[in-house]
Order: sequence, then C-alpha cells, then structure tokens
Amino acid sequence: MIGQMVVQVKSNSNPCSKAMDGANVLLLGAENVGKSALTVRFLTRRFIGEYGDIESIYSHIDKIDGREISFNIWDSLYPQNCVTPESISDKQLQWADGVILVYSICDRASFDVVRQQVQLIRQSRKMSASAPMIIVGNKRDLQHQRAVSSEEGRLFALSADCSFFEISAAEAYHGVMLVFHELLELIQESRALKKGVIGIKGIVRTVSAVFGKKRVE
Ligand SMILES: Nc1nc2c(ncn2[C@@H]2O[C@H](COP(=O)(O)OP(=O)(O)OP(=O)(O)O)[C@@H](O)[C@H]2O)c(=O)[nH]1
Repeated sequence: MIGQMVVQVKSNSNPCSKAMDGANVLLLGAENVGKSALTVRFLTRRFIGEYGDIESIYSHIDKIDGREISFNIWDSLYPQNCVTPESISDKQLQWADGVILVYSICDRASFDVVRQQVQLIRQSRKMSASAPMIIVGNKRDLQHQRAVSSEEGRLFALSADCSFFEISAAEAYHGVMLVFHELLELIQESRALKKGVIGIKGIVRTVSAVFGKKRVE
C-alpha cells in the first residue's frame, strides 16, 4: 500500500505544499508502463533503461517562454494487480494539481488500469471533478507489440475529458516535454477559471469542449 512505501523528497520539496508558480504533478498507471522513464526523461532529457522500485517526489525548475516554472513530480508505484479505491491515496489526490495517467500501448491490462483510475479520480471528492488529466500511451516505439490502438486511446480520453498523447520515453524527449507543458497549461487555465480570469486559449478550449470538438493530441 502507498502509505507503507518510502517517499523520497528531492531538492527540498515539500510533498504537502503547493508550488507557488508551477504545478504538483502526479504520475499514475500500472507497473512497468514507463512512469519513471517519463519522469527521468523530463528531468534529465535522458533514457537510462532501468529505474528501480522507489516511489519518489522530484522538484524541477523548467524555463517556459522565459519564465521559471517549478514542477513537483510524484512518480508513484502501482501497489496492486487490481485497482481498488486504496490504490490512489487521498494524500496523492489532495496534493496533485494535475495527473498524468500512463499505460503501455503493448499492454492492454495497463490501459484497463488507466480507465479504472480515471473513474476513481472523477468519483473522488479529494480532487476537483474538473482537475486536469492527461492520458499517455507510452512505448510507441514498440509498434509490432501494439495491443491498444491509437484510436481506442484517443476515444477514451475524449470521453473522459482528458488530453491524449502517444509517446516513446525511450526514443525522444520532445513528446515527454509536450505532455508536461500541456498539463501545466491546463492547470494554469483551471486556476484562471477558478479566479474568473480566462485567456484566449482557455476560451477556445471551453468552446471546443462544449461543441464536442475538444482538442486531443
Ligand atoms: N521500448 C520502450 N521501453 C520503455 C519505454 N519506457 C519505459 N520502458 C521500459 O519499461 C520498463 C519499465 O519502465 P519504468 O519506467 O520502470 O516503469 P514504471 O511504470 O515506473 O514501473 P514501476 O516502477 O513498476 O511502477 C523499463 O525496462 C524501461 O526501460 C519506452 O518508451 N519504450
């Protein structure tokens, strides 16, 4: 269970505090889908192959459009072979400003886990029902082992009001970067909406969502 796992806090980040100008990002998904690979790719731009089994929270300052943004990234461990309400802790949901749910395109069971986790989060009162979520199909380089089509992933994301990406953490940094930057943008829009301020991009997104044409990558 998550409560019994070691949580490493790096760079003096406090897992219970919200970032001032940035975002707390929670990575979820089944085991072996590449959550750590995505995190390490974003932090270091590298793919190192093997990552171990330690649950960690990383702090990372990124420069986006000349502004410094602080990311706190919780790389979770998937605790069980089946999803139960306990598999995502209240603490994780209260902490997170946005969630990245990762499955492997070669592993149908991992796609099912993401579907169940999206449902659990949407039903949870610990996180806002409109909290930004991105669904990521990882291991796109393994086309010959594909078990979940892009279309299926995209359609599910659309139905769950989530953004969608298919990437390969092994092959490239760019796709991984786009995932984190998109989530940051969604988090900032969601904050602006709560304050009653919304930019042009936010208006386009809202209008698109209302007319069923929400942008899905
Ligand atoms: N081919 C390929 N392998 C990948 C990719 N991303 C991760 N892997 C491999 O998949 C395995 C699992 O990656 P991890 O990042 O440890 O997966 P995880 O989801 O953090 O796994 P847990 O720690 O068990 O929760 C490792 O052997 C990685 O090298 C990818 O995009 N393509």
